[in-house]
Amino acid sequence: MSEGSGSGFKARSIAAPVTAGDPVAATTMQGLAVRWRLWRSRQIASPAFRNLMSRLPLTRWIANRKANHLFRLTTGFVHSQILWLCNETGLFQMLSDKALTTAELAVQCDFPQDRMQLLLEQAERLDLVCRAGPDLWMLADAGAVLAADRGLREMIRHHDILYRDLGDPRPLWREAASETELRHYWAYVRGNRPEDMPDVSVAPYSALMRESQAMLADCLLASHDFGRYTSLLDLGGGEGAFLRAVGERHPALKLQLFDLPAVADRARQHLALSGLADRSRVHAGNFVADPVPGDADCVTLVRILCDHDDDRVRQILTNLRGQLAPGTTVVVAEAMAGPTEGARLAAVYFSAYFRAMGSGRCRSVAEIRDLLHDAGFRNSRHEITTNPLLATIVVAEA
Ligand SMILES: CC(C)=CCC/C(C)=C/CC/C(C)=C/C=C/C(C)=C/C=C/C=C(C)/C=C/C=C(C)/C=C/C=C(C)/C=C/CC(C)(C)O
Ligand SMILES: C[S@@+](CC[C@H](N)C(=O)[O-])C[C@H]1O[C@@H](n2cnc3c(N)ncnc32)[C@H](O)[C@@H]1O
Repeated sequence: MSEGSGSGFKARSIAAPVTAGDPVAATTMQGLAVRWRLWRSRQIASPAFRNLMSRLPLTRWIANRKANHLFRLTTGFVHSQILWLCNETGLFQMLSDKALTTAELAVQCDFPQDRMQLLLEQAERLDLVCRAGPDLWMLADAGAVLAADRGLREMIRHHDILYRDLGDPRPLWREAASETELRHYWAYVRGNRPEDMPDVSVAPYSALMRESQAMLADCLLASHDFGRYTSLLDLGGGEGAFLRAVGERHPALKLQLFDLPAVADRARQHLALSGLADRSRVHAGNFVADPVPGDADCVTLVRILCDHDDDRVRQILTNLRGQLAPGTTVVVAEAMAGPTEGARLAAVYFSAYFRAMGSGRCRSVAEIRDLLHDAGFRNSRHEITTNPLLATIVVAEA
């Protein structure tokens, strides 16, 4: 039973005070907007009003839509867990390019058949799989994307760390920094001398970044013409997955990468395996303080600034600006807060993620541009990508 449930609905006056002290003048547009929202909230808070809205055929769909929205928020963690479990069983790969029965899937997933049926029914309700017959399962659109993208599957699997850190979110949001698993996973956010980190601390995050780069690189290459440059430096380029993608798309582009020594070693190996050793130069160092090569006409920072607090971002950008020839283009690409649905979803997710990581922020385009201007970059502008969920681009000149 809801609080304050009453038998009959009586609309309350819109002229009720805005707040106890009424600080917002009723005559301003803002005052009117606040009064309207307060009045609206008071009606919705009334169970009698909600019952009325649910009974009237013309408003029932709105009431149900609002209820479904709240239910989805309340129970979304169960959806994520079903997705996580389907991913862990290997269901999406099993169904890629074929239809299978419940019994066949139960054997392959090592599940009792009735439990397999139960899981498949929930996966169907969540639009991950669909039925090709009474007992024949295939991938729905989201399942097909997951079957094709190893990076997405790895990211879902990586969420087991995030779930453990989010077990009690209160210290994450209240305190400056908490001891979390993610803070250890992203080892460079802890150390004063990240350049001394051994391979064992960079290997897990570097592999995740390599795997999850495919969809992001496709999005960035579709959104920004890197063919206009002659030489590109990927700062914090990880194992070179983005460099490889951009190099394959633009065969004339000279390639450089800068990352911490242990990561740079891994980049050399991966670029050599991709046949790009002769076309690329890999530099090792700390991008906060060490000299960064200044001879490229484009420098990319893909998923770099978001990892760091504002002071550290200023250090990175100021150090970079000091090395670059005037006119060098800097391309910042990462998830940014913004008005599109994708950018809003990304901002909510990354805001929690960075709290657990103990460093960084999902910034708006305006915040990124301000940081670039503070460091001496000019003529900044933003470019909307094909998928704002994954990244927005801000371009500026040294
Ligand atoms: C074929 C016929 C007849 C009809 C087709 C109908 C049609 C048009 C269907 C549309 C099909 C389509 C184009 C689907 C596209 C789907 C896409 C692009 C889905 C993309 C999903 C992306 C997701 C879910 C991304 C998730 C990303 C996450 C969770 C990223 C996490 C990143 C982290 C933790 C990064 C860490 C690095 C750090 C620390 C932030 O720096
Ligand atoms: C989130 S990852 C992004 C990797 C890659 N750009 C991508 O999008 O896949 C951040 C990268 O920055 C590198 N990094 C962090 N701190 C650094 C520092 N102080 N100097 C150089 N590289 C650093 C990390 O080693 C890692 O490869």
